[in-house]
Amino acid sequence: MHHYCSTSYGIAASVGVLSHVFYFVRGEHHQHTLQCLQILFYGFLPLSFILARLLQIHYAQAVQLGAMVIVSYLSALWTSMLIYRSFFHRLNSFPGPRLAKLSKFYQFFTGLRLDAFRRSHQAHQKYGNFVRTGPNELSVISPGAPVAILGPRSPCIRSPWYDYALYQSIESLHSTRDVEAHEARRRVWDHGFSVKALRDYEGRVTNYTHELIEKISNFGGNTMNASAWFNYWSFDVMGDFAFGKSFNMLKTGKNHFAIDWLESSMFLLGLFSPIPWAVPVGAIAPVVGTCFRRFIRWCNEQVDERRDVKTTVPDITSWLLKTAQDKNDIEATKWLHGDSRLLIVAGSDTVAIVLTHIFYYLARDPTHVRKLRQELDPLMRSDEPFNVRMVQNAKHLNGVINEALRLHPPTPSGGFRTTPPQGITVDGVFIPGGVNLNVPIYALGRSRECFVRPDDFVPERWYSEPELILNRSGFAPFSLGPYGCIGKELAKMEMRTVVPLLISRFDVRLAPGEDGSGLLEKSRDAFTLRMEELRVVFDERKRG
Ligand code: HEM
Repeated sequence: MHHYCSTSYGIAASVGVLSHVFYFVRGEHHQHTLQCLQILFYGFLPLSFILARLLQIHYAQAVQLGAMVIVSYLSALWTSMLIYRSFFHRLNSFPGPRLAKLSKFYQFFTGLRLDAFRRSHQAHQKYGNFVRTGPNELSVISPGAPVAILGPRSPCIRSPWYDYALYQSIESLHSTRDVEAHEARRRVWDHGFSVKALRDYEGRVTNYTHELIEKISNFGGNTMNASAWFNYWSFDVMGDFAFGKSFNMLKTGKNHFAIDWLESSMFLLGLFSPIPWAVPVGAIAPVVGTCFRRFIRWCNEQVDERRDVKTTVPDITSWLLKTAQDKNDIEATKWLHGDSRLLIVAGSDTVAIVLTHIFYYLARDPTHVRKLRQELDPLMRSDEPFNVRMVQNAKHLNGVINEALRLHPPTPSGGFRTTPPQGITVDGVFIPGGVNLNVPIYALGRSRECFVRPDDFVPERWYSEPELILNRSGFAPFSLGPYGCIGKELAKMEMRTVVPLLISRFDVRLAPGEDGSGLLEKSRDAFTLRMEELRVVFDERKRG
């Protein structure tokens, strides 16, 4: 080897170590992936050219040398990272899978089956309440975690995970990491979820539920896929709230094409969740990012059309539109576009997921249906049209809803935050500053420190058997604090409408050969749960 080769490799390796120590180890860099790749790609030829001139060597030799210089740089950078993460990292005292502390690729590759929430539950059962899930990441389910990490006074901020939308040049209430921008936008949304606004929405929800009942009745006691039909119902409702028109999925009995795009893009979000720095690459990739881009474009068109329609009964978008009257206001339009898309994503399958799981438990054990009817029949008077206020305090109904939410939260892995520079203490354990935290809602809801018989469906624990709840903070399906679910009351209203109306009309049972294992064991985690089918039979209720 020529002496200039070893000198060049040595310099490159030193730069690799220095760039780790003084640059990569500090702050956030996930947004700079494309720039880094561009520097390597476009810098290669100029580097070779400079080497050729500087060392007076042939151009072909210089290209070879340039490639090796880059390899030396990257090798040294990664070696430095691995040594630091193995021996010197501030989180080394936290337990967790050995490879997880070295690289987030561990989480990425073990998560290819999109079962992150099940794996995190198993990890917590093995390692305890605090688990190191990445080089700079902890998963925490100790009872104090929801309040300390997510709660109203928590100093934690949204983690880099939320930058998923940045690369598509969209921004929404859910994606913004700017605390003040979020606060201001949340005030705009709040109007659409006031008690008065929710009253205005009740009629719509009931009408779509009657349409669902008609469709179920048309099955005439034959097997139907509950996951699909609750999805059709919830997307139709939310299409109406967001764009002033239904997706007509109940009518057609199949997914709207835009929802197929959404589903595909959600899988990608699930896949790339562990490595936010790869999202910019996925977003520009021709096939990978296409579905997301199409879905965004389609939503933008819908909301632009909706802008020109005057509605007499307000929907949620009509509140968002109040701040975006002027079509030339680019900033306001950007928020309107992002938020109308968010409405569909956040408000649809979340509710469908809970309804599907509720009906799984009702179909599996008819004693729950009997109990619900004992409670609800006297409240739902046949001489008056259904009104959700008739049933909103029904204890068993609310217990059934809570129990489905606890055992099967629609965002099972959700809750991603970063600690403030001074760090935080959770249940006596100090977590340093700048650490990414995850409070996995699924694992939390099944924590033995919070619930007795944590894996059992026991609606009574929410009213007549409170001793089965050891610590209520384990129940956080809607998250909490400033970024908690704004649609919580709407979601509850929807569930309190669908469950009573359906069980007062139908008996429900699992279809022959169905045991729910597909839904419970194979549904995938793509931030919201992607449900497998649940085959059930609804028979007209036999009275008397
Ligand atoms: C059972 C149903 C639902 C559950 C379990 C649920 C759960 C959640 C959770 C856990 C979050 C926080 C996500 C995070 O930390 O990143 C969230 C946020 C949000 N949810 Fe829901 N949700 C439900 C239904 C709805 C509905 C019906 C709507 C609206 C129509 C809605 C709108 C939103 C919005 C806009 C946010 C973002 C709030 C913010 O960033 O300030 N959700 N939801």
